[in-house]
Amino acid sequence: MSSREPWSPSSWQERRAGQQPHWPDTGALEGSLKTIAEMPPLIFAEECRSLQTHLGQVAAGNAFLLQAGDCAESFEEFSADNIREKLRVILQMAIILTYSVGVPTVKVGRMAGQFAKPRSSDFEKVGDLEIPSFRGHIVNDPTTTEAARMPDPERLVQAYNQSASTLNLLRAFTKGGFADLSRVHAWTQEFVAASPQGQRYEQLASEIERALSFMRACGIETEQNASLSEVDVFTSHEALILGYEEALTRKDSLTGEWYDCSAHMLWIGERTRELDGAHVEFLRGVGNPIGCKVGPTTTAEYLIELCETLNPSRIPGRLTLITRMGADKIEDGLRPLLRAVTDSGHPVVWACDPMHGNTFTAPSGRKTRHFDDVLREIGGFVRAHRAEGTWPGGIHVELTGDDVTECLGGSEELDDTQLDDRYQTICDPRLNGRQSVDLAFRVAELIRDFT
Ligand SMILES: O=C[C@H](O)[C@H](O)COP(=O)(O)O
Ligand SMILES: C=C(OP(=O)(O)O)C(=O)O
Repeated sequence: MSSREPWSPSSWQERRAGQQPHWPDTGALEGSLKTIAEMPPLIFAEECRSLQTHLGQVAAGNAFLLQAGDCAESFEEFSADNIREKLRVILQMAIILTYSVGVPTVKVGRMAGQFAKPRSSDFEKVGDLEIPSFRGHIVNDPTTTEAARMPDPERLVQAYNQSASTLNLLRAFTKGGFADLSRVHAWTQEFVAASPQGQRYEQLASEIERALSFMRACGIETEQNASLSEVDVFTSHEALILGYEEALTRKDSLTGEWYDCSAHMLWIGERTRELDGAHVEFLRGVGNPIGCKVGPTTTAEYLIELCETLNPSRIPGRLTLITRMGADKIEDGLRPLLRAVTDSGHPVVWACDPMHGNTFTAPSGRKTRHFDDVLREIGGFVRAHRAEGTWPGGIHVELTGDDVTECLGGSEELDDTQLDDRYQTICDPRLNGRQSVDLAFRVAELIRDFT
Protein backbone atom coordinates (compact mmCIF):
# COMPACT_ATOMS: atom_id res chain seq x y z
CA MET A 1 0.00 0.00 0.00
CA SER A 2 0.94 3.64 0.44
CA SER A 3 4.09 2.87 2.47
CA ARG A 4 5.83 1.73 -0.72
CA GLU A 5 4.83 4.82 -2.69
CA PRO A 6 7.10 7.89 -2.89
CA TRP A 7 6.73 10.27 0.03
CA SER A 8 7.35 14.00 0.31
CA PRO A 9 6.57 16.50 3.09
CA SER A 10 3.53 17.56 1.04
CA SER A 11 2.29 14.15 -0.21
CA TRP A 12 -0.34 14.21 2.57
CA GLN A 13 -2.12 16.91 0.56
CA GLU A 14 -3.31 14.26 -1.89
CA ARG A 15 -5.12 12.41 0.91
CA ARG A 16 -8.23 13.20 2.92
CA ALA A 17 -7.23 15.22 5.97
CA GLY A 18 -9.76 15.09 8.79
CA GLN A 19 -10.08 17.69 11.55
CA GLN A 20 -8.49 20.56 9.60
CA PRO A 21 -9.72 24.10 10.35
CA HIS A 22 -11.60 25.96 7.63
CA TRP A 23 -9.20 28.88 7.34
CA PRO A 24 -11.21 31.76 5.91
CA ASP A 25 -8.26 33.58 4.34
CA THR A 26 -6.00 31.23 2.37
CA GLY A 27 -3.59 34.05 1.50
CA ALA A 28 -3.02 34.76 5.20
CA LEU A 29 -2.62 31.03 5.86
CA GLU A 30 0.06 30.74 3.17
CA GLY A 31 1.82 33.79 4.63
CA SER A 32 1.94 32.25 8.12
CA LEU A 33 3.15 28.89 6.82
CA LYS A 34 5.87 30.60 4.79
CA THR A 35 7.00 32.50 7.89
CA ILE A 36 7.19 29.27 9.89
CA ALA A 37 9.00 27.45 7.09
CA GLU A 38 11.73 30.11 7.28
CA MET A 39 12.09 29.80 11.08
CA PRO A 40 14.75 27.61 12.71
CA PRO A 41 13.78 24.04 13.63
CA LEU A 42 12.63 23.59 17.24
CA ILE A 43 14.51 20.34 17.77
CA PHE A 44 17.48 18.48 16.22
CA ALA A 45 17.22 15.18 14.39
CA GLU A 46 19.87 13.66 16.64
CA GLU A 47 17.62 14.24 19.67
CA CYS A 48 14.84 12.32 17.91
CA ARG A 49 17.22 9.43 17.29
CA SER A 50 18.21 9.50 20.94
CA LEU A 51 14.54 9.35 21.99
CA GLN A 52 14.00 6.49 19.56
CA THR A 53 16.86 4.57 21.17
CA HIS A 54 15.31 5.13 24.62
CA LEU A 55 11.92 4.02 23.32
CA GLY A 56 13.60 0.96 21.83
CA GLN A 57 14.51 0.08 25.40
CA VAL A 58 10.87 0.49 26.38
CA ALA A 59 9.80 -1.80 23.51
CA ALA A 60 12.28 -4.39 24.80
CA GLY A 61 10.83 -4.22 28.33
CA ASN A 62 13.86 -2.49 29.85
CA ALA A 63 12.38 0.97 30.46
CA PHE A 64 9.05 2.70 31.09
CA LEU A 65 7.50 5.61 29.19
CA LEU A 66 5.89 8.55 30.97
CA GLN A 67 4.20 10.80 28.41
CA ALA A 68 2.38 13.60 30.20
CA GLY A 69 1.30 17.20 30.11
CA ASP A 70 -1.49 19.50 29.11
CA CYS A 71 -4.60 18.56 27.23
CA ALA A 72 -4.09 21.76 25.27
CA GLU A 73 -1.47 24.39 25.95
CA SER A 74 -2.85 27.88 26.31
CA PHE A 75 -1.68 31.23 24.92
CA GLU A 76 -3.12 32.88 28.02
CA GLU A 77 -1.75 30.59 30.74
CA PHE A 78 1.78 30.94 29.39
CA SER A 79 4.42 31.69 31.99
CA ALA A 80 7.68 30.41 33.44
CA ASP A 81 5.79 29.32 36.57
CA ASN A 82 3.36 27.29 34.53
CA ILE A 83 6.14 25.47 32.66
CA ARG A 84 8.11 24.88 35.87
CA GLU A 85 5.11 23.47 37.76
CA LYS A 86 4.32 21.03 34.96
CA LEU A 87 7.94 19.94 34.80
CA ARG A 88 8.02 19.48 38.59
CA VAL A 89 5.12 17.05 38.59
CA ILE A 90 6.59 15.12 35.64
CA LEU A 91 9.94 14.85 37.48
CA GLN A 92 8.16 13.68 40.64
CA MET A 93 6.18 11.04 38.77
CA ALA A 94 9.28 9.88 36.91
CA ILE A 95 11.34 9.51 40.06
CA ILE A 96 8.55 7.58 41.78
CA LEU A 97 8.34 5.21 38.81
CA THR A 98 12.10 4.81 38.42
CA TYR A 99 12.74 4.24 42.11
CA SER A 100 9.82 1.90 42.65
CA VAL A 101 9.91 -0.11 39.41
CA GLY A 102 13.68 -0.20 39.02
CA VAL A 103 13.89 0.62 35.30
CA PRO A 104 14.67 3.99 33.64
CA THR A 105 11.70 6.25 32.94
CA VAL A 106 11.67 7.88 29.51
CA LYS A 107 10.09 11.32 29.97
CA VAL A 108 8.10 12.85 27.14
CA GLY A 109 6.04 16.01 27.72
CA ARG A 110 2.79 16.92 26.03
CA MET A 111 4.47 20.30 25.95
CA ALA A 112 6.01 22.93 23.69
CA GLY A 113 3.58 22.38 20.83
CA GLN A 114 0.46 20.60 22.15
CA PHE A 115 -2.00 23.22 20.95
CA ALA A 116 -4.37 21.65 18.41
CA LYS A 117 -7.51 19.74 19.40
CA PRO A 118 -9.59 17.35 17.32
CA ARG A 119 -13.30 17.70 18.11
CA SER A 120 -16.28 15.35 17.97
CA SER A 121 -18.30 18.05 16.25
CA ASP A 122 -17.34 20.93 13.93
CA PHE A 123 -19.91 23.14 15.65
CA GLU A 124 -21.01 24.04 19.13
CA LYS A 125 -24.50 25.19 20.04
CA VAL A 126 -24.57 28.41 22.03
CA GLY A 127 -28.17 29.41 22.71
CA ASP A 128 -29.81 29.50 19.31
CA LEU A 129 -26.52 29.96 17.52
CA GLU A 130 -24.21 27.35 16.02
CA ILE A 131 -20.61 28.53 16.09
CA PRO A 132 -17.42 26.70 15.02
CA SER A 133 -15.96 24.49 17.76
CA PHE A 134 -12.87 25.56 19.66
CA ARG A 135 -9.89 23.70 18.13
CA GLY A 136 -7.06 24.84 20.38
CA HIS A 137 -5.26 28.18 20.61
CA ILE A 138 -3.24 27.40 17.49
CA VAL A 139 -6.52 27.77 15.55
CA ASN A 140 -9.09 29.95 17.36
CA ASP A 141 -10.20 31.36 20.71
CA PRO A 142 -12.52 29.55 23.14
CA THR A 143 -14.74 32.61 23.73
CA THR A 144 -18.23 31.65 22.59
CA THR A 145 -18.72 34.11 19.75
CA GLU A 146 -18.66 33.50 16.02
CA ALA A 147 -15.79 36.03 15.61
CA ALA A 148 -13.60 34.44 18.31
CA ARG A 149 -14.04 31.00 16.77
CA MET A 150 -12.93 32.11 13.31
CA PRO A 151 -9.63 30.29 12.54
CA ASP A 152 -6.79 32.83 12.51
CA PRO A 153 -3.50 31.83 10.78
CA GLU A 154 -1.53 34.35 12.87
CA ARG A 155 -2.04 31.86 15.68
CA LEU A 156 0.17 29.31 13.90
CA VAL A 157 3.11 31.72 14.22
CA GLN A 158 2.26 32.45 17.85
CA ALA A 159 2.17 28.69 18.56
CA TYR A 160 5.61 28.31 16.99
CA ASN A 161 6.99 31.19 19.10
CA GLN A 162 5.45 29.89 22.32
CA SER A 163 6.80 26.40 21.60
CA ALA A 164 10.29 27.86 21.09
CA SER A 165 10.17 29.75 24.42
CA THR A 166 8.77 26.74 26.28
CA LEU A 167 11.44 24.45 24.88
CA ASN A 168 14.13 26.99 25.74
CA LEU A 169 13.07 27.07 29.40
CA LEU A 170 12.58 23.32 29.49
CA ARG A 171 16.15 22.82 28.29
CA ALA A 172 17.41 25.33 30.89
CA PHE A 173 15.55 23.61 33.73
CA THR A 174 16.49 20.07 32.75
CA LYS A 175 20.17 20.76 32.07
CA GLY A 176 20.82 23.72 34.37
CA GLY A 177 20.41 22.31 37.87
CA PHE A 178 16.65 22.29 38.54
CA ALA A 179 16.40 18.57 37.76
CA ASP A 180 19.48 17.64 39.84
CA LEU A 181 18.60 14.57 41.89
CA SER A 182 19.92 16.27 45.03
CA ARG A 183 16.93 18.65 44.68
CA VAL A 184 14.42 15.81 44.78
CA HIS A 185 12.66 17.38 47.82
CA ALA A 186 12.26 20.71 46.04
CA TRP A 187 10.06 19.26 43.31
CA THR A 188 7.04 19.03 45.64
CA GLN A 189 4.57 21.86 45.55
CA GLU A 190 3.10 23.16 48.78
CA PHE A 191 -0.42 22.01 48.04
CA VAL A 192 0.87 18.48 47.34
CA ALA A 193 3.28 18.32 50.31
CA ALA A 194 0.53 18.28 52.95
CA SER A 195 -1.45 15.45 51.30
CA PRO A 196 -0.93 11.72 52.05
CA GLN A 197 0.72 11.18 48.66
CA GLY A 198 2.88 14.25 49.26
CA GLN A 199 4.08 12.71 52.51
CA ARG A 200 4.67 9.41 50.78
CA TYR A 201 6.74 11.28 48.21
CA GLU A 202 8.75 13.02 50.97
CA GLN A 203 9.61 9.62 52.40
CA LEU A 204 10.80 8.36 49.01
CA ALA A 205 12.78 11.59 48.47
CA SER A 206 14.50 11.10 51.84
CA GLU A 207 15.44 7.53 50.88
CA ILE A 208 16.98 8.84 47.64
CA GLU A 209 18.85 11.52 49.58
CA ARG A 210 20.23 8.88 51.96
CA ALA A 211 21.30 6.74 48.99
CA LEU A 212 23.15 9.73 47.50
CA SER A 213 24.91 10.40 50.82
CA PHE A 214 25.85 6.74 51.00
CA MET A 215 27.31 6.88 47.47
CA ARG A 216 29.34 9.98 48.37
CA ALA A 217 30.57 8.32 51.57
CA CYS A 218 31.80 5.42 49.40
CA GLY A 219 33.80 7.89 47.31
CA ILE A 220 31.44 7.95 44.33
CA GLU A 221 31.32 11.44 42.84
CA THR A 222 27.62 12.40 42.63
CA GLU A 223 27.91 16.14 42.10
CA GLN A 224 29.50 16.33 38.65
CA ASN A 225 27.73 13.24 37.40
CA ALA A 226 25.48 14.22 34.47
CA SER A 227 23.22 11.20 34.89
CA LEU A 228 22.31 12.48 38.37
CA SER A 229 22.29 16.21 37.72
CA GLU A 230 20.57 16.42 34.32
CA VAL A 231 17.57 14.76 32.71
CA ASP A 232 16.20 14.44 29.21
CA VAL A 233 12.62 15.60 28.86
CA PHE A 234 11.52 15.21 25.25
CA THR A 235 8.58 17.05 23.68
CA SER A 236 5.54 15.71 21.83
CA HIS A 237 2.15 16.70 20.48
CA GLU A 238 -0.60 15.43 18.24
CA ALA A 239 0.43 16.16 14.64
CA LEU A 240 -2.99 17.46 13.73
CA ILE A 241 -2.63 20.66 11.72
CA LEU A 242 -0.66 19.24 8.84
CA GLY A 243 0.24 22.55 7.16
CA TYR A 244 2.04 23.59 10.36
CA GLU A 245 3.83 20.23 10.62
CA GLU A 246 4.89 20.35 6.97
CA ALA A 247 6.31 23.87 7.41
CA LEU A 248 8.58 22.55 10.17
CA THR A 249 9.69 19.43 8.29
CA ARG A 250 13.36 19.63 7.37
CA LYS A 251 15.95 17.34 5.80
CA ASP A 252 18.63 16.23 8.26
CA SER A 253 22.01 17.14 6.78
CA LEU A 254 23.66 14.17 8.47
CA THR A 255 21.42 11.35 7.25
CA GLY A 256 19.41 12.97 4.44
CA GLU A 257 16.24 11.85 6.25
CA TRP A 258 13.21 14.11 6.79
CA TYR A 259 12.30 15.10 10.36
CA ASP A 260 9.30 17.00 11.62
CA CYS A 261 11.21 19.54 13.71
CA SER A 262 8.15 20.80 15.63
CA ALA A 263 8.71 18.19 18.40
CA HIS A 264 10.76 15.10 19.18
CA MET A 265 7.76 12.77 19.01
CA LEU A 266 4.47 13.20 17.15
CA TRP A 267 1.34 11.16 17.41
CA ILE A 268 -1.76 10.49 15.31
CA GLY A 269 -5.08 10.93 17.12
CA GLU A 270 -7.95 8.50 17.36
CA ARG A 271 -10.06 10.58 14.97
CA THR A 272 -7.48 10.85 12.17
CA ARG A 273 -5.81 7.46 11.99
CA GLU A 274 -7.30 6.18 8.70
CA LEU A 275 -4.72 4.05 6.87
CA ASP A 276 -5.21 5.97 3.62
CA GLY A 277 -5.67 9.33 5.34
CA ALA A 278 -3.41 12.38 5.32
CA HIS A 279 -2.11 12.02 8.90
CA VAL A 280 -0.80 8.48 8.43
CA GLU A 281 0.65 9.54 5.07
CA PHE A 282 2.49 12.49 6.61
CA LEU A 283 3.94 10.70 9.60
CA ARG A 284 5.07 7.60 7.74
CA GLY A 285 7.75 9.71 6.03
CA VAL A 286 9.38 11.52 8.95
CA GLY A 287 12.22 10.03 10.97
CA ASN A 288 10.86 11.05 14.41
CA PRO A 289 9.54 8.42 16.78
CA ILE A 290 5.78 8.42 16.30
CA GLY A 291 2.70 7.30 18.15
CA CYS A 292 -0.82 6.37 17.20
CA LYS A 293 -3.89 6.26 19.42
CA VAL A 294 -5.66 2.90 19.49
CA GLY A 295 -9.34 3.17 20.39
CA PRO A 296 -11.99 0.53 21.12
CA THR A 297 -12.94 -0.06 17.46
CA THR A 298 -9.41 -1.07 16.44
CA THR A 299 -9.08 -4.48 14.78
CA ALA A 300 -5.99 -6.68 14.67
CA GLU A 301 -5.89 -6.51 10.84
CA TYR A 302 -5.95 -2.72 10.89
CA LEU A 303 -3.21 -2.56 13.50
CA ILE A 304 -0.85 -4.83 11.60
CA GLU A 305 -1.35 -2.77 8.46
CA LEU A 306 -0.73 0.39 10.48
CA CYS A 307 2.54 -1.08 11.84
CA GLU A 308 3.62 -2.06 8.32
CA THR A 309 2.82 1.42 7.01
CA LEU A 310 4.42 3.42 9.80
CA ASN A 311 7.33 1.15 10.60
CA PRO A 312 8.08 -1.08 7.60
CA SER A 313 11.72 -1.49 8.69
CA ARG A 314 10.58 -2.64 12.15
CA ILE A 315 12.83 -0.25 14.05
CA PRO A 316 12.40 -0.67 17.83
CA GLY A 317 11.21 2.61 19.38
CA ARG A 318 9.91 4.02 16.10
CA LEU A 319 6.26 3.27 16.86
CA THR A 320 4.30 3.65 20.10
CA LEU A 321 0.75 2.31 20.19
CA ILE A 322 -1.22 4.36 22.71
CA THR A 323 -4.34 2.46 23.73
CA ARG A 324 -7.39 4.45 24.93
CA MET A 325 -10.32 2.10 25.05
CA GLY A 326 -12.06 2.98 28.31
CA ALA A 327 -11.81 1.21 31.64
CA ASP A 328 -14.56 -1.30 30.83
CA LYS A 329 -13.20 -2.33 27.44
CA ILE A 330 -9.44 -2.33 27.74
CA GLU A 331 -8.68 -5.79 29.10
CA ASP A 332 -10.73 -7.82 26.60
CA GLY A 333 -10.20 -5.34 23.76
CA LEU A 334 -6.44 -5.24 24.10
CA ARG A 335 -5.59 -8.93 24.37
CA PRO A 336 -6.23 -9.92 20.71
CA LEU A 337 -4.31 -6.84 19.57
CA LEU A 338 -1.31 -7.75 21.75
CA ARG A 339 -1.37 -11.26 20.36
CA ALA A 340 -1.58 -10.12 16.73
CA VAL A 341 1.19 -7.54 17.02
CA THR A 342 3.44 -9.98 18.87
CA ASP A 343 2.83 -12.66 16.22
CA SER A 344 3.65 -10.15 13.47
CA GLY A 345 7.05 -9.46 15.07
CA HIS A 346 6.58 -5.68 15.16
CA PRO A 347 8.66 -4.21 18.03
CA VAL A 348 6.19 -1.61 19.33
CA VAL A 349 5.98 0.33 22.57
CA TRP A 350 2.60 -0.22 24.23
CA ALA A 351 1.42 2.77 26.26
CA CYS A 352 -1.87 3.31 28.06
CA ASP A 353 -3.82 6.55 27.75
CA PRO A 354 -6.36 6.09 30.55
CA MET A 355 -7.93 9.52 29.99
CA HIS A 356 -9.63 9.70 26.60
CA GLY A 357 -11.83 6.61 26.88
CA ASN A 358 -13.18 7.70 30.27
CA THR A 359 -14.53 11.20 29.68
CA PHE A 360 -18.12 11.99 30.63
CA THR A 361 -20.30 14.97 31.44
CA ALA A 362 -21.06 15.30 35.16
CA PRO A 363 -24.54 16.40 36.34
CA SER A 364 -23.04 19.90 36.81
CA GLY A 365 -22.47 19.98 33.04
CA ARG A 366 -18.68 19.85 33.40
CA LYS A 367 -16.71 17.47 31.21
CA THR A 368 -14.78 15.27 33.61
CA ARG A 369 -13.03 11.95 34.31
CA HIS A 370 -12.95 9.91 37.50
CA PHE A 371 -9.59 9.03 39.04
CA ASP A 372 -10.88 5.50 39.73
CA ASP A 373 -11.66 4.95 36.03
CA VAL A 374 -8.20 6.20 35.09
CA LEU A 375 -6.66 3.73 37.51
CA ARG A 376 -9.00 0.93 36.41
CA GLU A 377 -8.01 1.38 32.78
CA ILE A 378 -4.32 1.13 33.67
CA GLY A 379 -5.10 -1.96 35.79
CA GLY A 380 -6.84 -3.62 32.82
CA PHE A 381 -3.97 -2.64 30.55
CA VAL A 382 -1.43 -4.26 32.88
CA ARG A 383 -3.54 -7.41 33.31
CA ALA A 384 -3.90 -7.82 29.53
CA HIS A 385 -0.13 -7.58 29.16
CA ARG A 386 0.43 -10.04 31.96
CA ALA A 387 -1.92 -12.52 30.30
CA GLU A 388 -0.20 -12.17 26.92
CA GLY A 389 3.38 -12.03 28.19
CA THR A 390 4.06 -8.54 26.81
CA TRP A 391 5.46 -5.41 28.50
CA PRO A 392 3.04 -2.67 29.65
CA GLY A 393 5.48 -0.04 28.46
CA GLY A 394 4.07 3.23 29.67
CA ILE A 395 1.33 5.69 30.41
CA HIS A 396 0.10 8.75 28.52
CA VAL A 397 -1.75 11.23 30.74
CA GLU A 398 -3.22 14.72 30.74
CA LEU A 399 -2.14 16.62 33.85
CA THR A 400 -1.13 19.95 35.22
CA GLY A 401 1.11 20.95 38.10
CA ASP A 402 -1.63 23.23 39.41
CA ASP A 403 -4.26 22.67 42.07
CA VAL A 404 -7.14 22.40 39.61
CA THR A 405 -10.49 20.68 40.19
CA GLU A 406 -11.17 19.01 36.85
CA CYS A 407 -11.07 15.23 37.49
CA LEU A 408 -13.25 13.60 40.16
CA GLY A 409 -12.00 11.37 42.96
CA GLY A 410 -8.44 10.81 44.10
CA SER A 411 -7.43 10.86 47.75
CA GLU A 412 -9.17 14.23 48.28
CA GLU A 413 -12.35 12.60 46.93
CA LEU A 414 -13.20 15.51 44.71
CA ASP A 415 -16.91 15.47 43.84
CA ASP A 416 -19.11 17.08 41.23
CA THR A 417 -19.98 20.05 43.46
CA GLN A 418 -16.27 21.00 43.63
CA LEU A 419 -15.56 20.93 39.89
CA ASP A 420 -16.43 24.61 39.51
CA ASP A 421 -13.90 25.67 42.19
CA ARG A 422 -10.87 25.68 39.90
CA TYR A 423 -11.93 24.22 36.55
CA GLN A 424 -9.31 25.86 34.34
CA THR A 425 -8.73 23.59 31.36
CA ILE A 426 -9.47 25.00 27.91
CA CYS A 427 -10.52 21.57 26.62
CA ASP A 428 -10.42 18.28 28.53
CA PRO A 429 -10.10 17.67 32.32
CA ARG A 430 -6.58 17.11 33.67
CA LEU A 431 -5.29 15.40 36.80
CA ASN A 432 -4.06 17.92 39.39
CA GLY A 433 -0.67 17.68 41.15
CA ARG A 434 -1.92 15.46 44.00
CA GLN A 435 -3.83 13.11 41.69
CA SER A 436 -0.77 12.84 39.42
CA VAL A 437 1.62 11.93 42.23
CA ASP A 438 -0.94 9.48 43.61
CA LEU A 439 -1.30 7.91 40.15
CA ALA A 440 2.46 7.48 39.82
CA PHE A 441 2.58 5.53 43.12
CA ARG A 442 -0.35 3.33 42.07
CA VAL A 443 1.12 2.66 38.62
CA ALA A 444 4.49 1.87 40.17
CA GLU A 445 2.78 -0.73 42.39
CA LEU A 446 1.00 -2.28 39.43
CA ILE A 447 4.16 -2.49 37.34
CA ARG A 448 6.30 -3.68 40.27
CA ASP A 449 3.86 -6.51 40.92
CA PHE A 450 4.09 -7.28 37.22
CA THR A 451 7.88 -7.68 37.16
O1 LIG B 1 -8.78 16.01 23.92
C1 LIG B 1 -9.35 15.33 23.10
C2 LIG B 1 -10.38 15.81 22.22
O2 LIG B 1 -10.05 16.99 21.63
C3 LIG B 1 -11.61 15.99 22.99
O3 LIG B 1 -11.79 14.92 23.87
C4 LIG B 1 -12.75 16.10 22.08
O4 LIG B 1 -13.75 16.56 22.83
P1 LIG B 1 -15.23 16.77 22.31
O5 LIG B 1 -15.85 15.41 22.25
O6 LIG B 1 -15.81 17.65 23.35
O7 LIG B 1 -15.15 17.43 20.98
C1 LIG C 1 -7.40 14.04 21.42
C2 LIG C 1 -6.61 13.24 22.11
O1 LIG C 1 -6.77 11.92 22.22
P1 LIG C 1 -7.57 10.92 21.28
O2 LIG C 1 -7.11 11.17 19.89
O3 LIG C 1 -7.16 9.60 21.81
O4 LIG C 1 -9.02 11.21 21.47
C3 LIG C 1 -5.46 13.75 22.88
O5 LIG C 1 -4.64 12.94 23.34
O6 LIG C 1 -5.37 14.97 23.05
